[in-house]
Amino acid sequence: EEQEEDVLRELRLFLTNLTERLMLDRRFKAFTKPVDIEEVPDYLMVVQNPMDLSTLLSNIDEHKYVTVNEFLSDADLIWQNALEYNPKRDQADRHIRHHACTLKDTMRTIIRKELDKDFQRICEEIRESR
Ligand SMILES: Cc1noc(C)c1-c1cc(NS(=O)(=O)c2ccccc2)cc(C(=O)O)c1
Repeated sequence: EEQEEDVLRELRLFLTNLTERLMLDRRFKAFTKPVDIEEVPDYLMVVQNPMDLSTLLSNIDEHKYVTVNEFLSDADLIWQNALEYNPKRDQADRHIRHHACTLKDTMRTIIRKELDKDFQRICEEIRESR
């Protein structure tokens, strides 16, 4: 009902603000758009579920996420894919793995500090009721 739509609207605003802040961080530039398959031809042979920050924004606008955990399932793909595709000990792989780990920590820290636990519970109850 209307109250539920108010809650989900607030969740979309929080997730949009979080994602846009990550997109502005130059450490996460490589994660802002889908990996370019013309530049990285073997990418889809290694990574089954590509994800990036711009796709997260589109998913939010399409009302894909009813809970923070559903958002995190997709958002975690970004850094998990980067660790999987860039495992070598060389500087280039270490560089992108470091940014991937920073992305993971930054997302979770912002959520823990800025999202009310009771609000998250209300979103989960809406998901369970549908
Ligand atoms: C993400 C990701 N996962 O594996 C890799 C590898 C990356 C990744 C993706 C991008 N962006 S891109 O796919 O459009 C591109 C790749 C190669 C040349 C020019 C552009 C950039 C970088 C980077 O290190 O700058 C790394």
